Amino acid sequence: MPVSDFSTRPAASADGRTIPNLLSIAGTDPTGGAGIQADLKSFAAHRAYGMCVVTALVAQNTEGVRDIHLPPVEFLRAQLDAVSDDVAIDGVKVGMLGTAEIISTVAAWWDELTQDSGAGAPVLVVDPVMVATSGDRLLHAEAESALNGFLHRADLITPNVPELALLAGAEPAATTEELLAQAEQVADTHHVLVLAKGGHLEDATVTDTLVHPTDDAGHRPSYQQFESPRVETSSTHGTGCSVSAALAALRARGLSWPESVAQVKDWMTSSLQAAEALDVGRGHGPIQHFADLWTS
Ligand SMILES: Nc1ncnc2c1ncn2[C@@H]1O[C@H](COP(=O)(O)OP(=O)(O)OP(=O)(O)O)[C@@H](O)[C@H]1O
Ligand SMILES: Cc1ncc(CO)c(N)n1
Repeated sequence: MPVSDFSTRPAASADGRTIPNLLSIAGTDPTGGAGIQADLKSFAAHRAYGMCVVTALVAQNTEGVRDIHLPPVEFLRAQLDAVSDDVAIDGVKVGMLGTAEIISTVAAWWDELTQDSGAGAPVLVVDPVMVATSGDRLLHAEAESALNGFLHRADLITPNVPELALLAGAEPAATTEELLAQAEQVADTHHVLVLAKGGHLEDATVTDTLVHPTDDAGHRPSYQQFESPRVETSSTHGTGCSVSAALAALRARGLSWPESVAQVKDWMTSSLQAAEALDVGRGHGPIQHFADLWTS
């Protein structure tokens, strides 16, 4: 899909499905707040059928990461093939990849899946997961260049402040202006649409910005900024995972990127506000994915 395409894409219903099939390729969080577990809740909250392929088993909780187990990449490939040999996939969200070997396995599968599909390829949202909220690394440092080589496949990437800095080879941005300069650089390097997330800046308003790469004529479509009030809460574990999965689901349902981001921002605000009703763990707790559904 051309990154400058602001229009709606054909909804999954175009070929008979009213509920799109969404696949998360990511690591696990046994406490349910981040990774695969968050993605499945996020798909469900956005009226999509959720599926998942596990890249890494992560022994983590709301306080931090304890250990990581990586299944052999042959088994990763077997999981990917088991899904795509059987199910028509409308959207994919890629999260934690962990190593260069995992990245090349997912890339080879994706390239085979999409080689003849053109505009009919599934939506691909890549959340370039590198470091958890707790500060623990989720991508080997030596795999950063492999991740850079993967990004051009995406329709949208959703880096947070530290991830964008690593992708741009710069210090973490302290202001929205610095964040946007890094996002422009990354968008142009990989020719990909970037959602630069401002959750880690300290402003009272949290601003996420869609930054387009320059087109062949050297023109960059103007930014689209999405603001929401900062919710005062420590329950921010898995916000990034949940947002990227939600965006993949809404885009697969036929919304444009700006419509998808606007809707997801509103949902995230209510999910953060409703998180205080949960009592999960002693660290950074999860959001409440179903605040708008559980009305009684
Ligand atoms: N305190 C907050 N109040 C309102 N919105 C927030 C807050 N924190 C994050 N968000 C929103 O949540 C989304 C994720 O933002 P953030 O930059 O924190 O991602 P992240 O660091 O990748 O998340 P994760 O905690 O999963 O690593 C963005 O859409 C952001 O605007
Ligand atoms: C598996 C996994 N993916 C992403 C994050 C980032 O929130 C996390 N903590 N764990």
